[in-house]
Amino acid sequence: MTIKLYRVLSQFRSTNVNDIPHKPAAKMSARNPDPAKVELRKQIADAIYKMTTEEKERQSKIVFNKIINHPYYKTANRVAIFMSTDQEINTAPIISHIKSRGGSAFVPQYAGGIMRMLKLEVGDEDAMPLTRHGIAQHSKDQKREDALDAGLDLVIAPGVAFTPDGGRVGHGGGYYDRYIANLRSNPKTAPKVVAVAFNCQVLDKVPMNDLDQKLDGVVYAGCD
Ligand SMILES: Nc1nc2c(c(=O)[nH]1)N(C=O)[C@@H](CNc1ccc(C(=O)N[C@@H](CCC(=O)O)C(=O)O)cc1)CN2
Ligand SMILES: Nc1ncnc2c1ncn2[C@@H]1O[C@H](COP(=O)(O)OP(=O)(O)OP(=O)(O)O)[C@@H](O)[C@H]1O
Repeated sequence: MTIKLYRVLSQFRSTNVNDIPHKPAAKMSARNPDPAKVELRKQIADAIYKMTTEEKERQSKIVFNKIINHPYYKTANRVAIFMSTDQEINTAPIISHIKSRGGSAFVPQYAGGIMRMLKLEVGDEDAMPLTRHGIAQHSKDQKREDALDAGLDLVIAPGVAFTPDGGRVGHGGGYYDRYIANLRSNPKTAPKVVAVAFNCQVLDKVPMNDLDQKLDGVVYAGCD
């Protein structure tokens, strides 16, 4: 009844836009993603798809050298990294480097919106099941040290698109944003966070909202 009356009366209202009841902007969520991020993810996926295996390996080697010489890495003992897919910088040499110098490498185990970082023990990489996104991770019943038990010194993060000053768009799960936000909730123990990227993933500008965590650095091959 009230609604019908509103509809009748509203026909006689002026058409000034300020009179139109304001509908709040749709809240972004995993089910209702930012269209600009969706489009950007498609563009970057396409650009990476077009790269040859040799070019991916070339850039991955440069990134490896930059990481192992990076000041954040040199002082880090407990490092969160990720098990890369063929569409990402190859992290295997970085993982080997962390372990061979006596550090601990932790990798994501994600499911249902929650991500943990679990320690890679000797041989783990060769026997990890793949998720439905083709990412190797520890199975649910593997008991491994959680990175948060004694904290992290450095997070080396994946993502889709970045800006040189630390802007980041990921795959849309919000996993890293939540993980980093949690680490940063205690500024005294918060680790540095850097991403590794192919050149085509680094742009002048990327869409960011207030939940998106800015990174402390983005390591990519660049022009050299
Ligand atoms: N190698 C690697 N490991 C990683 C990540 C990564 O980016 N790279 N992640 C970085 O965060 C986490 C997994 N990220 C995910 C991000 C989004 C969805 C997701 O919601 N996928 C949708 C389909 C999206 C699409 O196809 O475009 C789905 O399953 O419905 C799943 C995992 C943890 N491990
Ligand atoms: N700190 C947070 N707390 C709660 N929800 C969050 C947080 N950060 C991001 N989200 C939610 O996660 C979802 C996906 O966010 P977004 O598209 O920015 O993910 P992404 O950074 O691209 O993905 P990922 O970090 O997994 O690579 C959105 O619904 C967003 O609101």
